[in-house]
Amino acid sequence: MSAVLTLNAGSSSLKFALYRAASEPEVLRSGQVENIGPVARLSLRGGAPREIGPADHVVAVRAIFTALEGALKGQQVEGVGHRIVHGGKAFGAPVELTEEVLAQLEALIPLAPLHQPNNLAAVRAAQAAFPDARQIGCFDTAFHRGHPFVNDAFALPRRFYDQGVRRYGFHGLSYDYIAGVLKRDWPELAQGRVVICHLGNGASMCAVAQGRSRGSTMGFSALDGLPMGTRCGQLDPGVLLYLMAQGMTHAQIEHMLYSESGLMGLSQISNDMRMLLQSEDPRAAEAIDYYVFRIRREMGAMAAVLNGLDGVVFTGGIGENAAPIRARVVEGMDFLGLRLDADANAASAVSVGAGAAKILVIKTDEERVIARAVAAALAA
Ligand SMILES: Nc1ncnc2c1ncn2[C@@H]1O[C@H](COP(=O)(O)OP(=O)(O)O)[C@@H](O)[C@H]1O
Ligand SMILES: CC(=O)OP(=O)(O)O
Ligand SMILES: [Mg+2]
Repeated sequence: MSAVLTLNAGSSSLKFALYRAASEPEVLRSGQVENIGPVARLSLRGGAPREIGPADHVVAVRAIFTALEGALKGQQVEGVGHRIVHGGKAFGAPVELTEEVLAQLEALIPLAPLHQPNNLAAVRAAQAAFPDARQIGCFDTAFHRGHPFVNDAFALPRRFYDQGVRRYGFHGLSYDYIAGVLKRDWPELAQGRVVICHLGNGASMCAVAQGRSRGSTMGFSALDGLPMGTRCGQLDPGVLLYLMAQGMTHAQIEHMLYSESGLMGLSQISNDMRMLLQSEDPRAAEAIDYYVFRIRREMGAMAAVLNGLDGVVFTGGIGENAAPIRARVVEGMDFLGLRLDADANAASAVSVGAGAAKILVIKTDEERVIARAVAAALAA
């Protein structure tokens, strides 16, 4: 049987899925290693998580391959699909990961230090484990290709734009998946103006019109826009100048912005929204207030980019599961046609709106977008 494996290496997790190859691939087995670090946990879908001890992304991939041994019996893995966070200027569509391409992607590591090295480590591990399979890269940045200049540019001297210092936008595999669900299940809305809120450990929002990205809160790196689990989100560049003048090194600033900021930085308790929602510490409440405030602010900006709003979609771990956050984000947004059906929201129904604009909760599936791309490459 011809099979496709997908690997989605995030900042602290590695999601995987094994599919029977077909134009609409069928899942055979899926799961994830989460909490990558001193006490990583592996779980297969439908099973309980089990600790696998200290693990970086390479150890995590090996644990996944071991866990899949049974499921792989009788399967011929013909293609492995990888989430690659940064495709830079060069890559706007899935690509075969040749040595030349991998060298180009390695050069982008400084632009996504929390993701790109893990993505590429997964590629190397998959090449070793499945030497006969084709390795296909799918980019988070690809969905945002085709933004108008004003959305891509920073107002810096022109040469930087030409060098690739641009607003790329990320979480494109997730937005691509959601756009596909809208096209299938909400065709009228898919033709309209939608803001998709991808609220996971990383978080961004995307303004979509007629299925195409017109703007995103994330920019050049995965730091910009919304505050995240441990990342700062939008920041005045003057703050960086100040920190440099104080003598902080590049490495110290990078670590602080990527790993010590966001919900973790503001609360000093956790990067996990579940913990913050349960906490009675006023700093947890303030971190949540800030998180909600920034999403609301960007909602207005995205609606302006789209000249109005026909719907909002919540997705990602927080967007899919945290009903109180969804409620606070749309509270008082009647002026955008957003009104919540409180019962539907509490039940995390798919459609939770009661106003002129739709409010939907849709579980994302980045792996499926990758698997479709691999199946298409195999069929071509
Ligand atoms: N029931 C819940 N309530 C609030 N937050 C949740 C809930 N379930 C998951 N989350 C949040 O979702 C985050 C993970 O989102 P996910 O999209 O899986 O992350 P990743 O960016 O690693 O793919 C967790 O950090 C947690 O804060
Ligand atoms: C780009 C990004 O932030 O990804 P993740 O949400 O997986 O950390
Ligand atoms: Mg993610």
